Amino acid sequence: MIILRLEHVTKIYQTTSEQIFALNQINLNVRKGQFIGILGPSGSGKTTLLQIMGMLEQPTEGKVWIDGQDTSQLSEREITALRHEKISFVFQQYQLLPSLTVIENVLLPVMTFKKDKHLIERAEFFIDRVGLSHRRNHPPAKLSGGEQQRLAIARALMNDPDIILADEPTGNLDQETTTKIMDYFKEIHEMEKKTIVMVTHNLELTDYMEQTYWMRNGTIENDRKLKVSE
Ligand SMILES: Nc1ncnc2c1ncn2[C@@H]1O[C@H](COP(=O)(O)OP(=O)(O)OP(=O)(O)O)[C@@H](O)[C@H]1O
Repeated sequence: MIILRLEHVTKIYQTTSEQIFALNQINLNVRKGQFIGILGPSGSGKTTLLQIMGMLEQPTEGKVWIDGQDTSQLSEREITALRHEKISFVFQQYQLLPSLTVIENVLLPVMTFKKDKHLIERAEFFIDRVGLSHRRNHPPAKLSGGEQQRLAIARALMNDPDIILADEPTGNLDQETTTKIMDYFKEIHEMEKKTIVMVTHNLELTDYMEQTYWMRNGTIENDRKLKVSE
C-alpha cells in the first residue's frame, strides 16, 4: 500500500534576482512501513522534499498524496489536522522547547499539560523507551545531544504517526551516539511498523534503510550504487 505519493512535484523559489528550481518534476511512491533514505549533495533539494512530504511547504506544481488523500484539495485547517494525525518530524537541531521539561516536551504534540492520566502514562512509556526516565523533569538544556535527539524521537511517537520524516537526525552527533539513535529508528520501524523517510549525508546509515534515493539539482533517482529492496 502506498502511504506517500509525489506526482510531478516541482518547487520553485522566487528570489529578487532568479528562480530556483529546488525540486523539478519529482515522482515518488513510498510504501507503508518502508524505511527510505534520501541522499545527495548540499542544495540538491532534500530538505525541500521532506518539507513538501510533511505539507510544511506547498509544491509550485504537482500533487502530494498522503494515505490516499490528494492534499491539494485540502484547506489549511484540514492539512494541519492530517499532518497531526499521520506525520511526525525529527530534526537535526532537535527543536525542543527549552522552557519545558522532558515530559512536557513529549506531551506537546497532544497539547496538554493537564493531568490526563492516560496521556501522561503514554508520554512516560515513550520516555522510558528512549531511556530517559531519570531525566523526566529536566529541561532539554541539561541533556546531551544524543539524549535531546532521543527526546525528540519520544515526542515524535506521541501522536502515533504513520510516517516519521527525519531531516539529518544524526547530523550533530558523534559516531557512537549516531549508532544508538539509528538503532532507535530501526526499532521503531520494525516494531511499530512506522514508515520512515530520512534525509542524510552519511552513507554509512544506508545499511539501516531498505531503499535509498539520490538527489541532484532537484531531481531524484533510485540509487543503484546502494541496496535496493525491490
Ligand atoms: N526559502 C527559500 N528561498 C529561496 N531558495 C531556497 C529556499 N529554501 C531552499 N532554497 C534553495 O533550494 C535549493 C534546495 O535547498 P534544500 O535546502 O532543499 O537542499 P538540501 O539538499 O536539503 O541542502 P543541505 O544538504 O545543504 O541541507 C537550494 O538551492 C536552496 O538554496
